[in-house]
Amino acid sequence: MKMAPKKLAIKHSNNNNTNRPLDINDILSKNKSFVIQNTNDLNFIKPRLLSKKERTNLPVNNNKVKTNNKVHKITKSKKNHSNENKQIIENDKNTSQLLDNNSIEGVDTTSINSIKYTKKKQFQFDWSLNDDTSREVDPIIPKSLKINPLKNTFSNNTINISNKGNVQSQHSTLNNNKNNNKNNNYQHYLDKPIKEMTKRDWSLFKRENNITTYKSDIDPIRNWSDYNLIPRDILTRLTIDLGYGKPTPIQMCSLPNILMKNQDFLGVAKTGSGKTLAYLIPIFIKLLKTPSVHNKFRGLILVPTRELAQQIEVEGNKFGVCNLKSIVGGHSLEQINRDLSLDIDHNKEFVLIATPGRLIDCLDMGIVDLKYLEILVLDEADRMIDLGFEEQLDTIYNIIQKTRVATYNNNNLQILMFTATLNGTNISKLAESKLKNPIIIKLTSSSDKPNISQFFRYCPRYDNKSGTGNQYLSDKYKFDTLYNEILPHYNYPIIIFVNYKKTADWLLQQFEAKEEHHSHCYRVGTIHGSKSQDQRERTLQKFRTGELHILIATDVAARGLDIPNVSLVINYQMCRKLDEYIHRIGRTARSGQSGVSVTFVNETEDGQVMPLLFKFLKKNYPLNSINYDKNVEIKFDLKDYKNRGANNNKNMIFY
Ligand SMILES: Nc1ncnc2c1ncn2[C@@H]1O[C@H](COP(=O)(O)OP(=O)(O)OP(=O)(O)O)[C@@H](O)[C@H]1O
Repeated sequence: MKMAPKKLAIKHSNNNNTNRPLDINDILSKNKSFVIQNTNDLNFIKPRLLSKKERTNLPVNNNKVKTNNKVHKITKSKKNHSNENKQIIENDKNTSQLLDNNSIEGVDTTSINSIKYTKKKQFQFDWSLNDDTSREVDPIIPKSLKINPLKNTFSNNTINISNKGNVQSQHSTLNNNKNNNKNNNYQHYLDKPIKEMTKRDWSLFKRENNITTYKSDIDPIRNWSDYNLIPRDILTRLTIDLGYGKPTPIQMCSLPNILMKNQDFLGVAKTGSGKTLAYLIPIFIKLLKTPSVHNKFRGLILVPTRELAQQIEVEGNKFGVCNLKSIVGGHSLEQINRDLSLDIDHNKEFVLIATPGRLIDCLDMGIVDLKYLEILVLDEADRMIDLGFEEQLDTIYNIIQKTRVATYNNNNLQILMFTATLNGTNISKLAESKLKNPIIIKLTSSSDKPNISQFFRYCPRYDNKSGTGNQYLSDKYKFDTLYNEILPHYNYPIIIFVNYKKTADWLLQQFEAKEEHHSHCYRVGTIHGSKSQDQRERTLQKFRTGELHILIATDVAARGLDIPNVSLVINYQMCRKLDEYIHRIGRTARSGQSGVSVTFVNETEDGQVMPLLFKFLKKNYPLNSINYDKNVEIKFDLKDYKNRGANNNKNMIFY
C-alpha cells in the first residue's frame, strides 16, 4: 500500500478551481511558501490508496523511487563510510523532504522509511566497495582460467588473458579493482615481484602447477626472467626463436634449484613436459657462468637409447652456447673420434651425450676424458637400469670419481636425474647410491597427466588344435582391425609399438602387401635393434620430416623421442611393464597437446600385466579418459571402472 502521490496535483493542474491542488510550478512560483488557507487545502494531502496501474504510470513518483533505490544501494555498500553514508542519506532525505515540503506531492515517503529501515535492521556486511572478491584477484581461483573476451556479455568489460596466463584488465572497473587492491596492499601473486611472494603465495602457486618438492628451500621461477638466472642470448632463443612463453613446471623448479643450490637433483615429470630443457638450460648457464676449461667435457648426459642421445644433441646445439657432442653405439670408434672434432667452436664449453656402453669404450680408448666434469645428468634413469646398464653406470661413476680433478669452479660433481616414471625399487636404489642429499621435485598429480584418450580393444588369441596360439590368425585379426577400423580416422604421424623385431618386420610386410591392392598408400618404416645404426637414423629422420607416415617400433623408440604432433600411438602388442606403457603412449600428447592411444589386449597374453595396468590407471588417470570394449570389461572384470566413469562401448569408436 502506498500513500497518495502528489501526481494527483498534476492531474488537476488545469483546473481553475481555487481549491485545485497546487503543482510544483505553482509552489515554486510562490517562492517556496505555502500556507494552508482553509481545510479544503488539506484534502489533497490526505493519503489516498492508488491502484498498481496508477502507481506505475506516475513518472515523478518512479523517479523518486529510483532516487531512493540509489540511496538504498549506497547505504548497503558503504558500510565503512557509514558517516558519509549517513550524510548522503540525510542529504537525499533532505532533498526529498525539501521537494516534499515544497511540492507536497511527488514524494513516496515509504522510500525514506525504507532507508531508515535498511539502516536499522539490515545486516551490514563487513566490506566496502574497495574490497574485491572477484575472480581476477582471488588467489584461490587459478589464473589459467581462460575467459574469452568475445564471449563476455558485459560490454566494455573485456578481459585479455595473454598466452602467458597474465590477466590484463582493460576496463576501468577492473583497473579500479587493481588500484583498489593496491590501496589495500593486496596483489595477486602472479602480479607480484618474486621477492614479495609470501609463503602462502608460493604454496598456492605450487598447488596450481602440481609441484611437490622435498628438501628444497628454493622457490620456483614463475617466468624465465625471475631471479635473473638466464643470460640474454639464451632468453632470446627461448622466447623469440622457440616461442616458449614461460617455463614448464619442471623447468620452473629445476632452474633455480640446480643453479642456486649446487646440489644433486631428482626430477619426476610426465612424458612430454620439457624435462630435456629442464637440465640443458641449467647446464648451459652453469658452464657459461664459470671460467672455461678449453676443449674438455664439463657436462655429461647419459641416456638409454642412441636416438635419444642424438635428439638431445640436435636440440641443445640449437642454442649455440655450447658444443654438444653425442657418442652412441653403432658408430665406429674412429668415426666417433672424427666426429668429436667436427663443427666445434673452441671458445665454447663442451657437453657430451652418450649411451653408457659406448661411453665406456671411449673412456677405455682414451677418446674422451671426464677429468673436468662438473655436472652429470642421468636421463630416463629408470630405463637405464631396466636395460641392465646399472653396472655400466657404476663403472662410469667410478671412473669419474677417480679421474676427476678438483676444478676451481666446483669441488663437487653435481648429479641430476630425470624420469617420467618412478620405477620403485630400481630408481630409489640408484638415487640412493648416486645422489647425495638430493632435492626432489615431483610433478605427478592426476591433473598433470598428459591428455591422452586411452582405448583398449579386445583381440582374441586364436588357438590351433594343439591349444597353442595361432600367431598368424591372431595377428591377421589385429592387422585388419588396425588397417580398416582405426588408421583411417587419424592423421600422420602415427607410431605402432610391438614387442618383437620379427613382429615389426611382419607388420611392414602386411602394409606393403596392402598397398599393392589399395589406392591409399601409407608410407611405413620400422625401427628396432637389428637395424643398423645408419638405417635407424635415416628412418627416424624420414619420420620426423613426414616422409614416412607410420613408424613401427620396438621399445627403442619408447623413451624420450620427441616427434611433434603424433596423433595416435598403437600398442599392437601390449608391453610387459607398466612404465613402458606410460612411455610408449607418451609419444603422443606432447607439450600440452592431446592424443589417442589404442592398445590391443587379450587375457591369454596380457593376463598378468593388464589387471595391474587397470589398477594403476584407475588411481592415476582421469577415468573418463579410459575406454574399452565389452570383451575387455568381461575378461578383465572392469565393472567397477564403468561405475566410476570409464567408458565401455560395445562397438568402440576410436575417435
Ligand atoms: N617451456 C616450454 N614451453 C613450450 N614447449 C616446451 C617448453 N619446453 C620444452 N618444450 C617442448 O615440449 C616438448 C617435449 O619436451 P621434452 O622432449 O623435453 O619432454 P620430456 O619431458 O623429456 O618427455 P619424455 O619423458 O617423453 O622424454 C618438446 O617438443 C619441447 O621442445
